[in-house]
Parts: sequence; structure tokens; C-alpha cells
Amino acid sequence: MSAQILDGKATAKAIKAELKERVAALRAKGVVPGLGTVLVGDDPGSHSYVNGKHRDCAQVGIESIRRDLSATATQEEIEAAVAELNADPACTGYIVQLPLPKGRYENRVLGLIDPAKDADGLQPSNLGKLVLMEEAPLPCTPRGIVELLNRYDVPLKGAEVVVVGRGVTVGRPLGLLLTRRSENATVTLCHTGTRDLAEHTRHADIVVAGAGVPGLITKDMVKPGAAVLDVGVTRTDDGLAGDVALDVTEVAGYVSPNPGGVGPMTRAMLMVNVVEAAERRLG
Ligand SMILES: Nc1nc(=O)c2c([nH]1)NC[C@@H]1CN(c3ccc(C(=O)N[C@@H](CCC(=O)O)C(=O)O)cc3)C=[N+]21
Repeated sequence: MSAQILDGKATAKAIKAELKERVAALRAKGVVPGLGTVLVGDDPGSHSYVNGKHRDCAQVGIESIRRDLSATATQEEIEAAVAELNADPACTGYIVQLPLPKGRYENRVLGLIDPAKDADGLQPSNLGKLVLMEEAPLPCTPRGIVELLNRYDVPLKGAEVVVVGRGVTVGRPLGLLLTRRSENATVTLCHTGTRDLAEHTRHADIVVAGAGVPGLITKDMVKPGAAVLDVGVTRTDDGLAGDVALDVTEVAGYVSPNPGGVGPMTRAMLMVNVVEAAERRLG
């Protein structure tokens, strides 16, 4: 038996085709969506992700606005780029690519983003709304994970979900999303302080691994038929390595691979957030 692949690449493509029509409708009404990105430094991974986001924009019909700053950019220069995008009417939504180079205050920068232009759902008042269960732009990776599971009819209601990793972009907001009444999953949030990870994952219907530890989830840790989503990525000498060992497909019911899984879904949800923000302008 071999797991069904949760194909994020194909699903993202279908979502982008739907979005293209919504963008055309917006443009017909005089609203041109524009995504801004603030990228600081020369990390190859970050550059590759940001390039992918702008490629998606071109496919969907969203205008691209780039602010690429050097690795020596100061806190003040980063904050000035944010202020510029807040003021720029052509920019209807934007992101600050994380992580920023060492020594910069990420939380301060996120706090300066105009909440109405927050395409990542990481601005503190929008994250606060998620906690308070009010409507707000949702963080892209968690939203992409929920969307991918829904499109493959993997049931969430009542499901036992183990999330590995407590980061601000994935694990922590994913726990909040999955425990909303609309999803109604039971979530266990595991992290480096978890005493016996396998004990948790072995009972899970769904495992989301976003720890950034290559091969962390092995097949003996997975319940037969469970869904396993690989969200971790580590750059090794042999290329990119995910958190999930390849032979997990022998026991799992569904596997979301990395690459080709949640990454493209994250980008598709960014496009959705930009289109939704532009649609809100029409009222
Ligand atoms: N403010 C902010 N928002 C983010 O959404 C954000 C961020 N910072 N910092 C880093 C993480 C990581 N992330 C990815 C997006 C797409 C792929 C992606 O498309 N991956 C392709 C492969 C692309 C490649 O090979 O470079 C795939 O999985 O198939 C991966 C990772 C967004 N992040």
C-alpha cells in the first residue's frame, strides 16, 4: 500500500486559475491588486521564495512591487520601506520576508504594517484577531494546510492533529486555525521540549511536521492511514531535505511531500489574501 499524494503544486495551480478570474473582475471595476515584498539580505532561500511569489503574481494578474534591501540595511531603512508601502496606493497588500538578518527587530517591523495591507496575517493586531476569533487575513502556511486537507477530503472535524513546531509562521497559528469551530480538530502542539514525540504522533490522524529537522518523522511514528504533511525544509549538501522520512509513504494514508506540497499552497494563499484585501476595497 502506498499513500495518496496531497499534491500542493497541482492544487495551487487550480487555485491560481480561479484567482485569475477574480483579478480580472477587480480590474474591470478599476481596482488593480498589487503585492509588495520587502526582502532584506542575500539568503538564497529567501530570494527563491520571493521570486516564486512574484512569478505567481504575474500568472494571476497581480502587479509586483519589490523592495530589495542589502544585508547591511539598518532597522530604520527597513522601517522606511514599510512606511513607503503603507503610503503607496499601488500596493494593496504586502509582506516582509522573514527571517530578517540577525540583529533586526522583526516584531517591531511586523507591528508597523498597515493591518489592512497585511498579506501574511502576521501583523500583531491581525494575529490577535485570530486568537479572539474575529475575521482577519489568515497566515498563509496554516491556511494553505487547511485548504489542502479540505480539497482532498481529509476530515478535520474531531481529528487528532499533532503539529510539530511552535513557530510564528506555521505551528502556533496553525493550532489556532484548526481549533476554530469551523475546523473542530483537536490539536497537540509539540516542540523541542516535548518529552516523547513518537508517543504523540503514533496516535494522530494528521501529523504536520514543521520543525526543520531532516527525517524527524519516521514510519514507526505514524499510525497506518494517517495524513502526514511535510512543512520542514533544510538545505543540506545533498539539496533540500524535509522533516518526513521518505518511507513514511508505506504506512501513511496521505502524504504531502516537500517540495511540491505546502510550499506552493503557501504562495497560493498569499495570492488569495491579496485578492481578498483588494475585494474589501470595493466594499
Ligand atoms: N513573511 C513571510 N511569509 C512567508 O510566507 C514566509 C516567510 N516570511 N519566510 C519563509 C517562509 C517559507 N515560505 C515558503 C514559501 C514557498 C515555498 C515554495 O514554494 N516551495 C516550493 C519549492 C521552491 C524552491 O525550491 O525554492 C515547493 O515546496 O515545492 C517554500 C517556502 C514562505 N515563508
